Parts: sequence; structure tokens; C-alpha cells
Amino acid sequence: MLQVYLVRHGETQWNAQRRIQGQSDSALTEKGERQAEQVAERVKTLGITHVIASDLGRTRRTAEIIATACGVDVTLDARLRELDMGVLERRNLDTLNEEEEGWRRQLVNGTADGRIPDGESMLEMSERMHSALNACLDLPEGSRPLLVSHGMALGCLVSTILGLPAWAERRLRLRNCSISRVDHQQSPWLASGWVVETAGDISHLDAPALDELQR
Ligand SMILES: O=C(O)[C@@H](CO)OP(=O)(O)O
Repeated sequence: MLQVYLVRHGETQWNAQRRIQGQSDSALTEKGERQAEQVAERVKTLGITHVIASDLGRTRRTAEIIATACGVDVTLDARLRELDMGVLERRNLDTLNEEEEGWRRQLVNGTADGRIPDGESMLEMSERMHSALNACLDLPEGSRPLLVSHGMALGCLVSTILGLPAWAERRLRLRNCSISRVDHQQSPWLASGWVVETAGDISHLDAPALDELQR
């Protein structure tokens, strides 16, 4: 059975300021760096063989800290990027007008093919995230990969494995540096294929970030 660990990057400057990143980027805060160290401490004895990260700066930095503790290299995979949030990237959530707030909300209100102008749909993101996850099936026997990605991207992946629609991802709270795990298995009792072992575990963090969308 292949076990794949899923980690959201540490808290960033823009997470703390409630600014939308998407495929734009901002650096980890001091707290974010500490969160990454605490994930590293937690996973370093789990036999992680590959650390694979979205190529954005915040995931790369988080992955480097984890990979160093695990004694492996980081591989980058652009399929693990956050949702492209088009014209709303870099904006503060508190400054969106009604129309802009409507664009943002349609992503999580039941329109899987809705998108922010110039952005990406949840369905498109879901397809690339599943493609990145399924690529783990081609790793050598006995591999135990850890993927470092983003809140909406990982939420969408876990939701769709559970059979929920791609737009249901915001029903899952995946805080910064939370750990989730999905396993690929053949089983006469449980569903064969990907199953969710755990989602959003933050018990290793002494300083959990606020969910940037919840105040
Ligand atoms: O892009 C963002 O601003 C947030 C949205 O949840 O994602 P992340 O911080 O996980 O990259």
C-alpha cells in the first residue's frame, strides 16, 4: 500500500494579512518557518523517501526544511500549485467589492467550472492535482512520498477522493503546515484506489495559524 503525506506550506506574510496569493507568492513568516520545522520534526522518522513540492516560493521553502530533516532532495512539480485566482491575486480579502466577492464565492458555492476572471476552475485544478498524485504510483516499490502544496489545492484533492465535488474543498480546514495522508490500496472491504487516512492534523504545531479566511 502506497502512503502519501500531504502538507500545506507554513504561514506566509500574505496569509497573515488576508491577501490572496493563488499563483503569486509571499515569504513565510517567522511563525511559518517554525511550523515547517515542527512538521519536519514530526515526519523525519516516518521513512519519507521523496519530498515533492509546488514550485512556488512558499512551498519550496517549507519543503526544503522538511527534506533536510528527512535527508532527501526536493523535487518540484508545478501541478501542485495553488488555484490560479486571476485578477484577484494580491488583493486583500477585506477590500473586495460585491462583484469581486461574488467571483470568489462562486468557487466554493457549487459551480465547479466557475472561475475568477483570468483564473482557473476548480475542475481544472482537480485534474492537475490528481495527475500529480497519481504520478506517485510510478515511484519505486516501497516509496513513501510527501507532497507540499496549498490550502485550496489540497482541499480539492482530499474532497474529490472522498467523492465530494471539487468545489466542496472549503468544507475542509487545512491550516498552514497541517498534515493529511492518503493511501492507495486494493481492499475487499474499503474502496479500492485512493482513501483518506487523515486530513488537516495540526497536533504537532505549538502555534497553529488562524485560517486566513476565518475571523
Ligand atoms: O493562495 C492563497 O492565498 C491561499 C488560499 O487558501 O492558499 P495558500 O496560502 O495555501 O497558498
